[in-house]
Amino acid sequence: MADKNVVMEAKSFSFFYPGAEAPSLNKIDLPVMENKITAMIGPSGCGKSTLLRSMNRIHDLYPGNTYKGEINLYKADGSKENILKIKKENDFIRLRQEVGMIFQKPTPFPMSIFDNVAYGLRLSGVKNRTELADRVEHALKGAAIWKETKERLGESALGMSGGQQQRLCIARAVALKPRVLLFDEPTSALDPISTGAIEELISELKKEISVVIVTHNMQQASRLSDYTAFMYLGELIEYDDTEKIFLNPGKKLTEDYITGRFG
Ligand SMILES: Nc1ncnc2c1ncn2[C@@H]1O[C@H](COP(=O)(O)OP(=O)(O)OP(=O)(O)O)[C@@H](O)[C@H]1O
Repeated sequence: MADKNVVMEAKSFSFFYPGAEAPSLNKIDLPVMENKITAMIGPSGCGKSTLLRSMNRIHDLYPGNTYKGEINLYKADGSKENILKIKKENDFIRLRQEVGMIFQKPTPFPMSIFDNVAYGLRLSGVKNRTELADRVEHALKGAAIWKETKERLGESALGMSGGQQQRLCIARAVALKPRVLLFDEPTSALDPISTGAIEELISELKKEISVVIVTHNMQQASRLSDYTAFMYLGELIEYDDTEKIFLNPGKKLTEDYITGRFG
């Protein structure tokens, strides 16, 4: 059994896109610590998104990929599930409730603000109207967007600003009470003020949720994360406390990257 502070863990995980000769990820070992923020950094094409997407099997939406190794999700009772073994539709739905994903561009559904958040709840079997309304309110509060939305819950989510839409997407994920939330460059399409609000929100979320974030923004990784993984050409070069990675990296490649010598 893993250390009880580990909530997810990639073990010797390799990933091949169809037709590719070399793996896009080569034997990655990476823990995700509970109630902490783990940042994944590295130059374009090093495999950050592929690894992130593998953590809730989003990559399965594109057929033909192959992979080896394990990605384990540890349960509260200490048991573990290798999520790479999941095959049944219901288990995928459960996995994506437990391990949610926020994308670079906000992806609100073309429906009301309320229904955006209620969508996943209904899918997971919540039918009672009072319970739905309570959980939608709680999630919108949790994503720090309740004040802006409480008078307009019936309006289309598409009328919101980009930053508001991103917080709505976070509320939609939070409503399902995930254990892990995966963020794929969640602020790269946002202005600095919205970016600050999302960063603050992510810091708050870690009280209840473990977070993995892919970012190209070195300041964001150093401000926000507790642990940082530096990847290069499909390899995990270095993983450590964020402070160590940024102040005293163990590998020259890491140092060259964070000091902007390549990237
Ligand atoms: N659908 C795909 N089919 C084939 N190869 C792919 C596919 N998606 C990504 N790759 C390749 O896999 C490798 C890793 O890509 P990935 O998108 O995970 O990197 P990344 O570090 O997230 O990059 P970026 O920072 O630019 O988003 C790259 O060599 C890329 O060209």
